[in-house]
Amino acid sequence: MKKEEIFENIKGKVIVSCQAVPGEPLYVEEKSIMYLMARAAKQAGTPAIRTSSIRDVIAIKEETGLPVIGLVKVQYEGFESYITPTMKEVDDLMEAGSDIIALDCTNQKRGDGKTINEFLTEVREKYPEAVLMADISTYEEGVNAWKLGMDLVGTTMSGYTSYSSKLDGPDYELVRKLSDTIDVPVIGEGRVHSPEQAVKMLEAGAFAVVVGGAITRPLEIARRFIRAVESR
Ligand SMILES: CC(=O)N[C@H](C=O)[C@@H](O)[C@H](O)[C@H](O)COP(=O)(O)O
Repeated sequence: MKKEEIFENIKGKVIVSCQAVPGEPLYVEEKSIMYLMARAAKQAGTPAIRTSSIRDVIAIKEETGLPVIGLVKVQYEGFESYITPTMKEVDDLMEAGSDIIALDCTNQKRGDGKTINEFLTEVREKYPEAVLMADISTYEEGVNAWKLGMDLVGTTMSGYTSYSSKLDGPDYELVRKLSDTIDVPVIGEGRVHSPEQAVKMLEAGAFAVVVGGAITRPLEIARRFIRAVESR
């Protein structure tokens, strides 16, 4: 699907993130089962799915036919960034047919000696037509990613780098500041746990909202209920 068409489809909507990495209850070694989560999300009306790993990108595209925001989570030695950190993951995602590729655009340490700007420039040169989503943790990183030609900027990493603010809920302020400054879609992502918070993200200026754990991570959901009851 073309970039403009995807943007039109996701505008003002909730994109469901369906992810399970090794160690999580819904990660099954033998085969991807996340396509079932994506099936539910599609039936509920989501216009796109965000997912991690090549096998889930393939399985979810096959199941839903929806555009997919793909990423690969991998932790290399010397790297703090773990979302699509090197060209290898970008290559694999391109080959798998990922409609949008999400990649870490933070200033965290990269073990290959490259700056984030060098890496993003290389990716853009190699794939001029790719639709790239920058996962950032601060306003400065978002503006930088936009200047480097990223097509969408998501607040994914806010709260997950050592230097970004640690909030319990969504980072509305970051969405507000970024959407006031940059002219590409700002995706409100991270710790959106209720429908009301999703609405607030859009009101803060988000072009679309990504909701993950609150829909597709049963351990996280169950824990929230159990802790609330236990701390009465
Ligand atoms: C920080 C990081 O690694 N975030 C990942 C990025 O893809 C996912 O684990 C999150 O589920 C996703 O960002 C959606 O956020 P939430 O699950 O809070 O709705």
